[in-house]
This record gives sequence, structure tokens and C-alpha cells, in this order.
Amino acid sequence: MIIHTDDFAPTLSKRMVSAAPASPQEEAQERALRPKLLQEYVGQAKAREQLEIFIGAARKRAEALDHVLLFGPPGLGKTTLSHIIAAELGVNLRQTSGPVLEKPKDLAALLTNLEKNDVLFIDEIHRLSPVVEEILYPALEDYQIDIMIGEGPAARSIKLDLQPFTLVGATTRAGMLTNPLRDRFGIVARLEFYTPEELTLIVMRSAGLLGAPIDEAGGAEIARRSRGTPRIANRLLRRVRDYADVKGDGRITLDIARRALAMLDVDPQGFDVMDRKLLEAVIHRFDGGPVGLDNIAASIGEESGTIEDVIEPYLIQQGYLQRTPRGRIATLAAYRHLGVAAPQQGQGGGLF
Ligand SMILES: Nc1ncnc2c1ncn2[C@@H]1O[C@H](COP(=O)(O)OP(=O)(O)OP(=O)(O)O)[C@@H](O)[C@H]1O
Ligand SMILES: [Mg+2]
Repeated sequence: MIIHTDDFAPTLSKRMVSAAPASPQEEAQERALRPKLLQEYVGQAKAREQLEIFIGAARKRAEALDHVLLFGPPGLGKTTLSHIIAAELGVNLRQTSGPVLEKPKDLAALLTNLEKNDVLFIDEIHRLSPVVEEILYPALEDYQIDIMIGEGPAARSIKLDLQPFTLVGATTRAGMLTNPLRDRFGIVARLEFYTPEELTLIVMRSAGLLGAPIDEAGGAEIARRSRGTPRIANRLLRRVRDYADVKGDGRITLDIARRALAMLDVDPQGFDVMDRKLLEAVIHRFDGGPVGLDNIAASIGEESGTIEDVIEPYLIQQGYLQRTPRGRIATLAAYRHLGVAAPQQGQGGGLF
């Protein structure tokens, strides 16, 4: 049984290349494209290799897999991987999320219903409330929970035994996990942005599933502009396919992909309006930085959490932005990308 909760997507501006799922409808489309087994899961070689070994060992011994923490920016495949883990182990998956578990009894109900070696997936695990988190510690360590019966002076605590289980926690912000919680995960996998080659494989596979004719060059063009993120690659693929159906003969070629993506305002780096706005703000309003996150947020009208989780990781990974203790700094690549002359060394503040 899978418990779906749709109401925990962070609020984000509607961007074509936003990594957050836009609507319940898009979530349904995503489910259809989701790889079901480790073998179909493209990229993330390190995480995949680790999981292959540990899952194989757990299966062999008929034991619960150690608890797994998956972290990385949105849309890189954390939810997908949690489903794959359960499928590979051949057990049930139960799914919930940090903000949905309001009271200790919400979590207790889930835990006591787990069958032997099941997977409990908690999305946005950094948003668990402290009282709920407290219940989780003994559950993770000894497969036991303490629950309170009754109220006032008559209240007493009793211990309940649980079936052995695996917690799979997902978060975009590993830094926001408390230490005691983080320490209880035996397997920690950090998901990385995908290379254009890996994303091309994903686009070609998705196009196959959608029955959309595509050539390699068209697929590679979509991949290159997807901000290293499978969710964005799949979304752009659907839009380019629409374009090909209306403006062409339905086939996704390099030319069609380029024209469609230009129409969608996705530039050749995959940057969209928000990315450019951020880089422009740092360069023009703050002399290239260093500038604090909150100042950037106020300047471009976006929440600082969204900037930190969604917008800047890719800009940093691609070398357009640097995170320093004094704030964010635009790099030479950012100046070049925007066609702005970079300040000379020693002038204009923060570049070097
Ligand atoms: N390694 C992969 N191979 C193929 N497709 C993938 C892969 N990873 C993700 N996808 C595709 O990208 C979509 C988004 O992935 P997923 O929902 O797992 O991301 P997520 O990391 O859980 O995002 P969020 O942080 O927003 O919850 C999925 O529908 C899936 O089709
Ligand atoms: Mg997810």
C-alpha cells in the first residue's frame, strides 16, 4: 500500500525549469515515467552501486535494509529511488512526509502497521516536528516505540515492539537535519546533478514510453537545457513534443527542439528567467557580491529557502555562483553569460 500526500510541495513560482512538480497532473505523468528497478535508474553511479550491494545483502539475509537518507536538490530522483528500494527488496512501501506527521500518534500509527522489513518513506524529513522525531529514535534503533496512555497523573508510558523496517528519508537540505537523526542512518546517499549524456538517456527512454518520435540530436538538446535534472528533462520533452506536433510533423529533431526551447525562454545553458534574474541582481545591484542570501531574496522577490534549495545549487555546481562565508559571489562565467564586462581585479568588490 502506498499512502500519497500531495500537499507538501514547496510553494514555488511557476517556472518552466523549476525542479518542483507543478501540479497533481504532472505528478501523475511523472509516475508513468518513473523507473521501477535499479537497472532502469540512469546515472547516480555511486548511490546505485552502494544500494545494489546493501540491498543484495539484506535480501540474502532476509533482514531489513539499514536506514537510508537520500539528499539532493528537487527532481533528481529521491522519491523514485525510494520506490525502487522497496521494489528491489520485495517489500511494501509506505509513504508520508515530515509536515504531514503532526502528532506522535500519526507516526506511531504508521510504524505499528509496518510488516516485516517494509520500507517507510518520509519525504521532507527535515520538517519533522521535534516531538515526532523523538518517537522515531527508539524506533530506528531498537524497533520499539514508547507511547503515552491516558492523561494527567494517571498517564503512563508503555513500550511497543515493532517489526524490523527500513526508514528511507528524503530531504533537499541535509544541513537542516538534527545530528541525532542524521546519525541514525546507516546509508547516506547524496544525489548529484545529471550529466547531459545521462539526461539524454532519460529523455530518449521517456520519449519511447510516450511514443514520441525523436532523434538523438533532439534528445541531446533537451538534455543539455534541463539544468541537470530529470524532472525538468521530462517536462521539457513534453512541451517540445507538443511543439513538434503542432509546428512540425511530430518528430523531435534538433531544429524543432531549439525552436521550441527558445519559445519557452529556456536559454542554451538551461537557465530560465529566475536564474538570470538572480545572476543579474548579484552583478548589477550588488556589484558582483559578496551578498547575503536574504538580500538576494528581497531583491528578486523569491523566498530565500527556494533560492537555496532550488535555484542556486545548479548555478553553483556549474560555476556561475560561489557560496562564501561572506555571501554569494558572481563568477567570471556569470558575467560572460550575461554579456557584461567583468570588473578589473581589485575593483568592484568581490570577484577575486
Ligand atoms: N535516475 C533516473 N532515471 C530516470 N528517470 C528519473 C531518474 N531520476 C528521476 N527521474 C524522473 O524524474 C522525475 C522526478 O523524480 P523524483 O520525483 O524522484 O524526484 P525527487 O528527488 O523526489 O524530487 P522532490 O525533491 O521534488 O521530491 C521522476 O518522475 C522520474 O521519471
Ligand atoms: Mg520527491
